[in-house]
Amino acid sequence: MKRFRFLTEVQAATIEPALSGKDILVQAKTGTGKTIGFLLPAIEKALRSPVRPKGTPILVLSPTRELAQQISTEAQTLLPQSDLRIITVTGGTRNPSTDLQKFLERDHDIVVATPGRLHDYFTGPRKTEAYEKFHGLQTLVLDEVDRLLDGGFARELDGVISMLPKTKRQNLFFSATISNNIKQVAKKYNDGSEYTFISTLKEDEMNVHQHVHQSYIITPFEKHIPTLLALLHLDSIKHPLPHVTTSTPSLSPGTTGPETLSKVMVFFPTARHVSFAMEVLSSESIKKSLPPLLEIHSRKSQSARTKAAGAFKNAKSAILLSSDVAARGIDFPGVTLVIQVGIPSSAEQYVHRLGRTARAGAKGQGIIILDPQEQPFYTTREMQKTTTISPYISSPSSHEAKELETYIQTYAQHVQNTLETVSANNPTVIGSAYVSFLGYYKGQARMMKWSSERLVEEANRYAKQVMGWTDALPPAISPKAVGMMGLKGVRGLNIMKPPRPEREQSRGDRRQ
Ligand SMILES: Nc1ncnc2c1ncn2[C@@H]1O[C@H](COP(=O)(O)OP(=O)(O)OP(=O)(O)O)[C@@H](O)[C@H]1O
Repeated sequence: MKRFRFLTEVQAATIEPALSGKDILVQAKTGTGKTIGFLLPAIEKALRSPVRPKGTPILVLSPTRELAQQISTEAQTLLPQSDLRIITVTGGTRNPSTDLQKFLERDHDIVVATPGRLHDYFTGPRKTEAYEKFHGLQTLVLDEVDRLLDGGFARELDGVISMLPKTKRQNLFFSATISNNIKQVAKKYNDGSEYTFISTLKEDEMNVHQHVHQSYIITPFEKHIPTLLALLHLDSIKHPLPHVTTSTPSLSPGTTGPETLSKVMVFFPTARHVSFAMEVLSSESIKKSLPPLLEIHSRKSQSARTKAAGAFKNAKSAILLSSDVAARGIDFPGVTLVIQVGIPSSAEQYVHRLGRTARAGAKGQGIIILDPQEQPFYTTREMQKTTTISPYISSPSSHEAKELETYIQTYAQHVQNTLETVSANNPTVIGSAYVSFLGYYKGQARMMKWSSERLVEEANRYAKQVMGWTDALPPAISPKAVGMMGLKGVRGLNIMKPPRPEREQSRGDRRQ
């Protein structure tokens, strides 16, 4: 391999056991080359077969479309001279029936898929042809295995794996975060047998890199966006292009945009939070002081997602606002900083998000911005086990603290002005983010010690103070959403009245 001189630690630890045919469950830190750790032995094994296996010898499953695409690309680069054929099978494409036709009409050596789309093939009108393609399956890879096994994918994953041939295949399961529970659950896909567990983490070692400087800022929700902006601006000053001498930083047009190597990923709890933040950050007065802005989340079309991921990958400097679709596995080079706004869904998700920086031995920084009520998150046992995290500001009287506060205040004014425009021109973005807040924090209510009433109060306050909602009533929410969140009968919600269908109305009238 021309690209790399040495195996990484996880590659060195896994290639031999994988080649010897063991079923392995592997844990190694983010950005340490796990992809090649499973691709190389799987491909080697397929190539070593005396007769070319019939059908597809290698199936790789990944939780997201972007990660599936990235794994396919990595496999392609490993095989420049080979005639092995790779196909990526994911949702979000324009023409699913043409995709299915392409999938069925030729043999492929490596199929990299998201469970949902492969499950569609396995249950659709051409299901028999679809699963017969895997009759010669030798190796099943689950990348981000804990995410695939955590429940959200259960139906599709079970559906896919149960249709794979019952003959012995080799399982290679990988992630940066593998709990004891996942070790147990994973046995289900190995005929109930144990795996050879390989971890490159020393006992009691945190699974975040030592060379990532991690810190937190505790500040009320309403200051989250101004604080984020101040941090983005400071990071762009901290990473000047080599030939640029830093002048006094200001928020005037073009100050930082083209002249920095700052590359930041910002994670929000939900896709709707990302849309709202994008709306605010892309206002004229704010965006001119920042590197180019991009957004990626599940509410965007697949072509927009692919375009944003490609642009961020190639950018020297940019800001990518993201939901958890880009939290795992994605290998963007040169990310200088990861900012997490609000609590992530779990300590594991914190680790994966943070792992978008400091990859392949590079340096990086991570900052999490939390409301005081979210503080219990980093004192949870899982977080204590995972990471060491210190306050961003060590002393309130320090120069750094004063500099940060100055930027926060300047941006707070810009944000205030922008919110007025957003709430006048695009109230739906606020309404949707409000409903997402309710849904997301309902799931976190126990940790936050919020009753349902308190959750609604907090969401209503969030709509007003964070998103600039000006109406007396909070944003309207559908009765269906209220029911799904288990908030029926909770005071403080503005529940939409379903329109009365005309026929119903006239029948009712007749009854009177
Ligand atoms: N042997 C190697 N030497 C140097 N760099 C490598 C080596 N193997 C892989 N890399 C590079 O390291 C980076 C991270 O690799 P990869 O994406 O496989 O990490 P990962 O462990 O799967 O991370 P994550 O847990 O976030 O999914 C990639 O850019 C990859 O090309």
